[in-house]
Parts: sequence; C-alpha cells; structure tokens
Amino acid sequence: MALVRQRRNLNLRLPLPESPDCLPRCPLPLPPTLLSSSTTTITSQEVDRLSDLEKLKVLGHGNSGTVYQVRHKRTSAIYALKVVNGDCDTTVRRQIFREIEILRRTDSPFIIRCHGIFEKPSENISILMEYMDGGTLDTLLKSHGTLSELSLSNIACQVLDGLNYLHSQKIVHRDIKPANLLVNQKMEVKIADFGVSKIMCRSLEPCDSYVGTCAYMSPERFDPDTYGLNYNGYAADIWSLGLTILELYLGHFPLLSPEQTPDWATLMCAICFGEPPSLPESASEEFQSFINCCLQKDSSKRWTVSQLLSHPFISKNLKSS
Ligand SMILES: Nc1ncnc2c1ncn2[C@@H]1O[C@H](COP(=O)(O)OP(=O)(O)OP(=O)(O)O)[C@@H](O)[C@H]1O
Repeated sequence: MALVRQRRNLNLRLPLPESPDCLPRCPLPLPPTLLSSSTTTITSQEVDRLSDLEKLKVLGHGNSGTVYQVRHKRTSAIYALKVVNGDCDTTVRRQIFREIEILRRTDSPFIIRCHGIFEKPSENISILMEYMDGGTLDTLLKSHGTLSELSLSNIACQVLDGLNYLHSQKIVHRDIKPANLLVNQKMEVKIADFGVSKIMCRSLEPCDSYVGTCAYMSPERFDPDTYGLNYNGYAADIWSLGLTILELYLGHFPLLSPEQTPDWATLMCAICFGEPPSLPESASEEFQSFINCCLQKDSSKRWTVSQLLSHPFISKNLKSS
C-alpha cells in the first residue's frame, strides 16, 4: 500500500528544455503585460485588485508556486489564486507564461477558467481561477477510492470534450493525468495546468520535446520512429487520458507492478517495450474496448477525440443521462 501511495505521488515531470535548440518551433509571444511595464491585468469585471481578495487557506503547492483559496471581500465569491514567486527560475517563468497565454485563449466549460492575472515587474505573478471544491482527481482517488465505470464514463466524456476544444484550438496539453484534472461537488471535471502545453503552428508540426510527466507519456514521445508515424502530438493526449482513466478504475498507476521502482528508465521500458495495460475481464466490454482504443501503442492506430466521443462507452452514458 505504501508503494502504491508512493507511486501515486510520482513526481516524474521532466523540465522544459533549456537549450535554444529545444525551444518550441513557434515560440509563444509573451502576454502583452509581461512585456510591458504596466502593473496589473484584469480580465474579470468583478475582481480588479489583489487587495480585494482575502486568503482563506492553502489549496496546494506546485512546482511553480502556491495555490490559495481566496474570497472576494465585497461579493464573498470564492476563487483559487495561484501565486508564483517573481524570482522564479527561467524554466518556471517560461511555464507560467505559457500557462497564462493558454488560459487567456481558452473559453470552455471543460477548461479551468481564468478570472484575472495580476503582475508587477519583479513581483509575484498571481493567476485568479475558478475554484474547484473537489480538488484534483488524484486527491479524489486517495480520499474516496476507485471510481465506478459509470463515473469514469462521465469523467472521460468531459475530459474528451475539453481535449476536443483544445485540439480544435491547436493546443496540445501534454500533461493529462489525475493530478491535472480538477473536479467539483457536481462532478464537473475541468482540465488544468498548461505549463507544458504547446500551441501548434502547423497541423502536422511534430511535437517531440520531452516535457510533461513521463509516467503518462505515450510511446511515440520516447520513440517516434517506431510508434509515431505522422506524429503530431494530439494522439499523445489520448494515451495519457487512457492511462488516467485506467488508474482511476484500478486505484494504482497501471504500467508498473508494485515491485518495480518508478524511475525514468523503468517507466520508459514499460511504455515502449511492454504490452499496453488493460482492464481485468470483470470490466464491461465497452470499457475494455475504450481503454484499448486509447492505449494503442502505434499513435496512428489510436483513436482521435472525435472518434472516442462516439465510442459506446461514452455515447451509452450520454443517452442514459
Ligand atoms: N482552481 C483550483 N481549484 C481548487 N484547487 C486547485 C485549483 N488549482 C490548483 N489547485 C490545487 O493546488 C494544487 C497545486 O496546483 P498547481 O497548479 O500549482 O500545481 P501542479 O498541478 O502540481 O502543477 P505544477 O507543479 O506544474 O505547477 C493542485 O494539486 C490542486 O490541489
């Protein structure tokens, strides 16, 4: 059990490459305020100053900063506020600018909503987001245990809707995993954490850098020659979704047995040389097929978002709701 817990806490995120050779082929323009000397950006009508917010508690810590639950003093509305230290290193800075750029572009009920960005030169950067009172799917798994097929069909459908939106905007998330999917009491699921995402400039542009959490990376990200015919990055999000849903059903990271150490080399071997993980026979045929369609090692055989949205595991649930 301790091993399982340790595995769930895997921090196998690979840093963004530092070398200029590895920089995105289409570097994101910095958000205007981060280039200019202006002090504060407001995207919300409601909250126009950081001092209007009262910190209630810490919701969590990430690589880039701390997330607080905050209350708007005048309206009592509750938000989540991510605060990133202004002195952060170049990698973190690049991740946070990327996250801000994508949050500004996105507008979907399946993507975490940004209500404002506050920054001053050489001071902390704060991102005001909608508050998700259920935390992440990772914490939900730890507190409530594994999820039923029906719940997973519902979750998979919402994540697919979110990915459908992102992919239509030419955004590849590149770090789909339980810890990056936020949930609320209504069981609404929203995709968060765009620090390693990429905006594709051309539809078939390769997306080949080692960023994200390697445990959830698809085979073609390690070995594009074998598994990535026409590799364009979008299919990698589907692999990560398949692993995520499987983990939420099994209650542990699916690719390793409890005896294996979850280091980079072991994971890479399991992903590239092992059989793709599958469900036990007790799972329904539709569910088995859905996981199988997501976890095709050859990225050209893996189903796309729109195909998966019509898969019986998803559409059956949609009809009954
Ligand atoms: N909008 C939100 N609503 C509720 N809780 C949130 C929200 N955003 C983040 N959190 C909580 O704060 C934690 C830290 O989030 P954060 O995005 O900083 O870190 P992370 O997901 O580990 O990403 P990274 O390390 O890449 O920055 C999350 O794991 C989650 O528990």
